Amino acid sequence: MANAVFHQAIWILPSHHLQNSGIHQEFGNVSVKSISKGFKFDLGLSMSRNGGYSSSKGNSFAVEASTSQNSVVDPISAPSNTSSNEFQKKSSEAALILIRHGESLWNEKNLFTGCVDVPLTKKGVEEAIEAGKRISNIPVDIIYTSSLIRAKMTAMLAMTQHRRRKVPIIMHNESEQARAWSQIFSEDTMRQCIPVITAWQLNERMYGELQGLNKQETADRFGKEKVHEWRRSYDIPPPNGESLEMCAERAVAYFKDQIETQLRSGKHVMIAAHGNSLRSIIMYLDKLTSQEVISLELSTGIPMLYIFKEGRFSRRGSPAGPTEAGVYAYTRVCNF
Ligand SMILES: O=C(O)[C@@H](CO)OP(=O)(O)O
Repeated sequence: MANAVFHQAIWILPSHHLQNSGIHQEFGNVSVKSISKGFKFDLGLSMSRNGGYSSSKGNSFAVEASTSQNSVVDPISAPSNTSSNEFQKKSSEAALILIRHGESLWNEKNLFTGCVDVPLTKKGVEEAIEAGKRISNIPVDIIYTSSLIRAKMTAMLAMTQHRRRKVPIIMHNESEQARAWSQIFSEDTMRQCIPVITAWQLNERMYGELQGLNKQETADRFGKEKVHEWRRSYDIPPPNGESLEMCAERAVAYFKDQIETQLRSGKHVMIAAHGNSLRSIIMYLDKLTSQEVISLELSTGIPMLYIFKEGRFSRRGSPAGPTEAGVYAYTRVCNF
């Protein structure tokens, strides 16, 4: 398994894969349908009209940002009839793009970051834009990010490169007022939007008392092996922080509850998150063991593509960039 993980991460011909997977056929088919009390995106998200909190002309995406918040959305509803082979075809296959955020100011300084909310460097901004070029032809119906600015910046910057030119809009479901005040009053405009759901469950693992410390100095002080154990082992937490296992308990649970549900209904999903929250999700997707995940490293700003089909995930690796044949999404090296 480990060999497969590390040696098949090249994705050379995205359009070819998309054609083979049928994903290309879905591109551009997002539609909005009127329903009795509002508008419903084809991607299964309810856009509540009026919603009880605002003027009669207001529309808003009503999307649950996390399992623990109140309202959200209409769960994705299964088709009520066999109406369409169209739907069945659609629901049988979906694209899942994972992107670790671009380089942050603390990546640059080699500091443990965890849940500290640090922005991207200029290089990180460029990485995010380059990631966007790699995925510009892959359909995206809905975007999930962590609640941290480096992941949000990465998602937004990547989407500036997307061929469809849709506008990613962050959903504000933290209160009724936030929801009401962020309503959109044009169906046409809504058709040109992609909902972005932020979820703390996708945040970087909480690094405890290592947050803000220099990685090299920490290795010098506590020993390289000990620090490597804290950084990469599955079940050993750093002092007062989360182990990868603890991080998986919320990140993978959120993925299964919220994101997999979207994929099952045929929606194409992008996730912008972090080295360790994504390692835990990839461990689930690729069925890695707790030994294998130790060697799993993700580069900043490199997107990875999975196809979800008939309940199974298959990894396509990293879509090729415009100026090269392919790129490794994973590396073997844990840098200090
Ligand atoms: O500092 C962090 O939060 C993470 C990711 O940047 O570090 P590590 O490489 O140890 O997972």
